[in-house]
Amino acid sequence: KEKFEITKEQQDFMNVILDAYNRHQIPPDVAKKLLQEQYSAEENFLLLTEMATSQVQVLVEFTKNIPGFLSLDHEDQIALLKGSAVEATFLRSAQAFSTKMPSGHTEVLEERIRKSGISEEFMTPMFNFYKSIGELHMVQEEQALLTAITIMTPDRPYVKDQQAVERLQEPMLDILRKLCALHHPGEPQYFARLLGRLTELRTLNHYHAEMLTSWRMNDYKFTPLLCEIWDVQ
Ligand SMILES: O=C(NC1CCCCC1)[C@H]([C@@H]1CCCCO1)n1c(-c2ccc(Cl)cc2)nc2cc(F)c(Cl)cc21
Repeated sequence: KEKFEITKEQQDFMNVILDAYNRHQIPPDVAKKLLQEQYSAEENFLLLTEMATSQVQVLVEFTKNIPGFLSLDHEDQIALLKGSAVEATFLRSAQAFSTKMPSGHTEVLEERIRKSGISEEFMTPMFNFYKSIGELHMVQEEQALLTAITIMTPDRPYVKDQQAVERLQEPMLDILRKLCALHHPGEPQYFARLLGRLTELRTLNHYHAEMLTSWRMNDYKFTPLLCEIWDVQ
């Protein structure tokens, strides 16, 4: 078998992941809301916490559809979700930012986010990541698989059976490698660049709690789910 040829079972696996990714759509289009009007720091914070909370719920539903996830140790299932929720939020935000928009809209969106209440120091790493994701022009299958691979990361804190997680992540990496060769034939290093984004994504993990608690306003209200997932309050 050609090492880049996608097998029938890999195609079926991909369809399950893509269907789940599309079925569990993200919360209502936050980009549209941000483009409509300028919100105060308080309103932006509320918007983010609402979006992030419903995105976590969406993420759980998506994850349950990843073949093999539900047969993992239950505590490991929680550890994987908790360990990847922030990265999944930034990945989704990056995808929202990279969506093709009428000319000038992305600039307005960037401006609104820059003025949303986030401290200045986090803008550079955040937008560097968003732009590096945008430059990749990922197809939907790659986005869905990259999210699933991020969730199925064996070395998250508190994961007991890392080998079991590796056995689920490896087949997805193999499909992704083949998809990259298929959709980006002229770029043999594309797959490596895609995986490099996951490393950049982990660095955003370090900032997220501080990004929230340094939001330019006084009283922070987090949903109980976000307190659990985002290590805040
Ligand atoms: O709501 C957001 N992201 C959701 C999260 C769930 C999935 C869908 C996207 C936030 C917005 C930012 C302005 C103020 C309101 O929140 N956001 C963030 C962001 C995320 C984490 C932190 Cl701590 C700070 C900012 N980056 C974004 C990039 C974008 F293109 C767009 Cl549209 C929105 C984006």
